[in-house]
Amino acid sequence: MRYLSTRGAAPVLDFRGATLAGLASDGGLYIPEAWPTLGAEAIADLAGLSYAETATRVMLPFIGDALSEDELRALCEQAYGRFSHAAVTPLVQLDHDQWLLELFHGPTLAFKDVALQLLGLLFERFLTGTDKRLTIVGATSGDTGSAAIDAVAGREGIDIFMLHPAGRVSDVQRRQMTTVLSPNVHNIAIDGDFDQAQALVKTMFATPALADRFALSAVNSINWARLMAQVVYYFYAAVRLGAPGRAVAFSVPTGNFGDVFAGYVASRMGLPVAQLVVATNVNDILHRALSAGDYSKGVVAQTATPSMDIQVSSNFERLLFDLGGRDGSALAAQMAGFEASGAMRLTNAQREGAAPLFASARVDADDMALAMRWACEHAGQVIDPHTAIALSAARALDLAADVPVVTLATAHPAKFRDAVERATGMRPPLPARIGDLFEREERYVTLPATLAAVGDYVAQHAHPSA
Ligand SMILES: Cc1ncc(COP(=O)(O)O)c(C=O)c1O
Ligand SMILES: N[C@@H](CCOP(=O)(O)O)C(=O)O
Repeated sequence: MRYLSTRGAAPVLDFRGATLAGLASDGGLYIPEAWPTLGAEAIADLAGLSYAETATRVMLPFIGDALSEDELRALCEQAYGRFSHAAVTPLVQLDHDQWLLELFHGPTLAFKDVALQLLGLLFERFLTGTDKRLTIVGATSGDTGSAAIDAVAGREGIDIFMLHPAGRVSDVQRRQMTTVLSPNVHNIAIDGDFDQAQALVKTMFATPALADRFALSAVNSINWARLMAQVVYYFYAAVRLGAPGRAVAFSVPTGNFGDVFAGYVASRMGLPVAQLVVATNVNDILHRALSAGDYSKGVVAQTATPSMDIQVSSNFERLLFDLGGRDGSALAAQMAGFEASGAMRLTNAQREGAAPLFASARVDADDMALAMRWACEHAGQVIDPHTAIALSAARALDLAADVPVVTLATAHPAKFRDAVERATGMRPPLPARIGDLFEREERYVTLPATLAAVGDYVAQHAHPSA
């Protein structure tokens, strides 16, 4: 399998190359040259398989000769062996057509673990036997940071620099990152919002003083391997609900458009997906883009769903590329226009391509709280605020009666105890895994959101690659 940049000007890479590179050198994102497909028989054969075996079969076509099937299987077994639920991503029924897909049983209690536990192992595997050292630079609005740090803390040959917006993540989220004291982990709180953190990360890749000296890589969903691993749970859930014989809809709390793009990939691979609902909070750029073609930035509003307080959604670029005829130079021009003005219109091809599969919804704080209460009162489920955004959108859908609707439950409610308590009156206890989180020592630095400050810090603390 070969990987192309969405902006058309970076070298074409294999899976190993795309994983280690993270971001393409022309500023674009790597995407497979063509979508592999699983026929109805191959999808039916996934029924009853373990999560690790499902993952092996769904991801194998993307790997090329970077790993053998047995090597991939061994990595999946190791990655998913750290989840606290035997099903890894269990389904919970809420009422006759509404389901939750619980993606938070990994070590840091959010869906990011599903991909990052594997990505940490892939990095280790691809570095073994080389004298290459990776310098990971990442941006987080709360959950990617802790999952990535857990996945690479203490690993040989890797330094990680994780930027989070100061004061804009929950206390649990911050402490899950800043209490990991391994020498290869560097937490940076920036004086700014997530969009600024993400822009700084992308700028570092384009800064020769950093990119020529260090082997930079990414753990955000700009790294293709992240998305590939997230495709698996769409298959896993849909097969349990009757695929390939029955189509399933998914409602996805959305910020950087990684999780829902993985659902799009599953559909391109042949999974019968009835609808993908892009559920946003009041930072609704994606809702405006999908419903009216208007992709224009506003100011990031702080909400009770901090992980979705994002205006510039990295992975939307992959969708625009795929729907817009896969024309790298046209997309590069479209993105350059957006970067210069903060706004762009989707083309007709992009809008018409998205319309049959995607629906979108903007969910405000009141409807989020209502969904949390409904889940509690109606189904005995305490859900986190991000999940509630998607559940609210899912319940408003008007689909054929026999189509199950799966809401992706992206985080454990204990990560957002204050918001859960405000909405439901219940304060979720910290799970045993992080029971002593508030007694642990924290370590991080606070820096201005400038390339000069953050780039210097990285240059001083990272180890150059051989
Ligand atoms: C709990 C939670 N829900 C939803 C999202 C949004 O997912 P995505 O950025 O893949 O759209 C995030 C952040 O990524 C998150 O941490
Ligand atoms: N919500 C995310 C933001 C980064 O998203 P990613 O999926 O691109 O890593 C977070 O929790 O950090």
